[in-house]
Amino acid sequence: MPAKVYSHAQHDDVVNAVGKHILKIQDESLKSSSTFKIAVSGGSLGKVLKQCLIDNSSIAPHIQWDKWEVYFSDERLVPLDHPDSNYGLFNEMVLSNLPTNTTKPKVNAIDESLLTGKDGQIASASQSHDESIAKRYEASLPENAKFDLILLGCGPDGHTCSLFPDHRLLKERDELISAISDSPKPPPRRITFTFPVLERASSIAFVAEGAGKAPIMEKIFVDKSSQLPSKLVNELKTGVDVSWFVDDSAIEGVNVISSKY
Ligand SMILES: O=C(O)[C@H](O)[C@@H](O)[C@H](O)[C@H](O)COP(=O)(O)O
Repeated sequence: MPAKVYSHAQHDDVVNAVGKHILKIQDESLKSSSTFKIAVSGGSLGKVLKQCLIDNSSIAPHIQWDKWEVYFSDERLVPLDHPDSNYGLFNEMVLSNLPTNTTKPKVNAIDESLLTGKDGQIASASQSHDESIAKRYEASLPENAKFDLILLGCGPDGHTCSLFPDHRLLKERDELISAISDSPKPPPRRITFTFPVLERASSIAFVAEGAGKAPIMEKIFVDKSSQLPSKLVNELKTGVDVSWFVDDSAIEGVNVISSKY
């Protein structure tokens, strides 16, 4: 099924659309399961999540935090309170802003005790050590590694999760979570979902805003020969519902059909 693109002129309307989408999938998922399994990413998504799940008064009261199981589609191998940590971002933007009487969601972070030294990026950390962190995270994934919703960003190079253009991990089929030590974007050591996890999801939603995204949106949606990671997500053949939430400037001049959410 082709990826759907939802575009709005204003950032607040994009945020509202993302919130309504999350809520819709939460409610659908909880009809057949006692938990809502969601994975989040880093980048500007942290702020969007705060705005739609905490600050938006028509959405926030309907979020059933006590039923949420939160994972990270990729994580930098740094302590959880490091400025580069995706957990740290989610904690700062969302968890720390939950009203005090809220039962917190179950949040699955990397096993911080496996990070060596004060900073997980220290030189003595090795690929095999990083792989053990990936394996530990893989063991914590939901049954069959099946997510109700995976929220992704798209980098200016078309990367998503920590799956970068032309990287060997695009072809990884055996591991659900892989370690990467040569991320072109710092920090270099990370763990990431692989395509087998993305393929099993019920739904995936990208959030991409700003005029700076237009060139990569052109490559993803118009350039038929492109093999960019985000484009490969759009082309998954496993029935995943893929949506993009963008502002008008991100697709200005791009020949893509969009609608309002
Ligand atoms: O790990 C990273 O390098 C970033 O977190 C990255 O994956 C991010 O999601 C995209 O670059 C989109 O970033 P923006 O949402 O800020 O545009």
